[in-house]
Amino acid sequence: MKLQVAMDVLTTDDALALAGKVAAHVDIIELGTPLIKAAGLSAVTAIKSAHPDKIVFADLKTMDAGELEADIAFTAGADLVTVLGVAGDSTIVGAVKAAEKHGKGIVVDLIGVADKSARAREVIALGAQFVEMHAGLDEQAEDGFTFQTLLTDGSESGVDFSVAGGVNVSTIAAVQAAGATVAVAGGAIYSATDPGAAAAELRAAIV
Ligand SMILES: O=C([C@H](O)CO)[C@H](O)[C@H](O)COP(=O)(O)O
Repeated sequence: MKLQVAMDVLTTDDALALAGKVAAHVDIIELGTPLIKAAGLSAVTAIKSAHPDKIVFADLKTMDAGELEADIAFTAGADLVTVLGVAGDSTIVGAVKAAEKHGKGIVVDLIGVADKSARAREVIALGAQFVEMHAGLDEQAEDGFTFQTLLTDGSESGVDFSVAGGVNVSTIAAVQAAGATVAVAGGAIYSATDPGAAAAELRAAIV
């Protein structure tokens, strides 16, 4: 299982500083949606230039103009770009077309999708590289949120999936046991006093 850091910081300088501390312990470096909205796709270029050996993940959460948005992110240096699972199939197909042009990949983020395992199978058939079983920051704060649902949906999907939203040292073993190919950790790393040590601890928990 790969480890992905989600960088929900707001400036390119902060992202470069965080990536510098954690890169040695992670496989994938994600620029979170708030970072891309605040700093622009030049932040993607800066991270890829600083860490050319890492998989750089641009969390665009595209909902429309799939081919155009994915194309500009790949051109900026992204290796993986997210499209929302609630988007229409034509948006996902367009993004996959851009990924094929660049020799890169599309990840479909299933945030907000009611039947995540069924939609996962549909979008993989459309050409997505893998899906993200994702509970966003707002959903995690809602009453009744259960992390376990993400793991059950992933296992039942039968396709390659990542898990995002609440991954930490207490939950990462269950993420791996559920069969995830990628564990995504945001706050557990960037909010830690020592983000490098936090990333190393998560890495050590993967068997
Ligand atoms: O993708 C995310 C969110 O939509 C804001 O961009 C988070 O990075 C992702 O949910 C990680 O969450 P935590 O690990 O719980 O911080």
